[in-house]
Amino acid sequence: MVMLRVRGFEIHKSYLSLQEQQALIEVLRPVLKAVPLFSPTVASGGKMSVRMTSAGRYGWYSDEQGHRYQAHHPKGQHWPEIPPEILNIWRALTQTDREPECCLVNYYGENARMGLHQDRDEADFSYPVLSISLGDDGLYRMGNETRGGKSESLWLNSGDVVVMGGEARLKYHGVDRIRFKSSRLLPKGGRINLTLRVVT
Ligand SMILES: O=C(O)CCC(=O)C(=O)O
Ligand SMILES: [Fe+2]
Repeated sequence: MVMLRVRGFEIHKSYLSLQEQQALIEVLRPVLKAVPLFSPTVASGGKMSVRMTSAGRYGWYSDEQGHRYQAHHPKGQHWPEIPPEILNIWRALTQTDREPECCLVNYYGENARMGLHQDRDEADFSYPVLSISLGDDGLYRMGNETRGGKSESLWLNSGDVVVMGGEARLKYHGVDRIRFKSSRLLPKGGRINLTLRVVT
């Protein structure tokens, strides 16, 4: 376990053991059953290649009207609670007085990617964003507070945890591609990223 700091992003390499990674997949099963993954639409009308769902009081959602947090899955059900095993990682790695209100579950299939963006749908940027990588490797790109300029990329592997706080909180970031079937954690392959955020 080693912590790298790149542009203010804290990257905890191999933070979770294989056993802990497997335990997280198990606690995610009932979540995915209750609130199945869906493909959000972006304002321009296209579908995102990443499929997603959420746990917690609020879930991240996007459609032609734009992106925002909402209290319900698109099919109407409330989001399930964030499993305690996931909350424990937030408690261990962030020094904050709040619990996360959203655990976004991103699923990247073979050709999924996430373009460079800032996380700025939350009310208070003094709280960090924490993200957990599970399954296939993902090429993570870290940029600047404004679009453009130089960026640095790094492969995130299963069990890595990134904390985006302080100077990194509003920096552009994205996932250029995944190395499909590079991990055996998910029998059908793919990458899961869990992103924890204080929303209100
Ligand atoms: O998949 C990742 O590692 C990043 C996900 C992300 O940036 C987001 O959901 O806002
Ligand atoms: Fe993000």
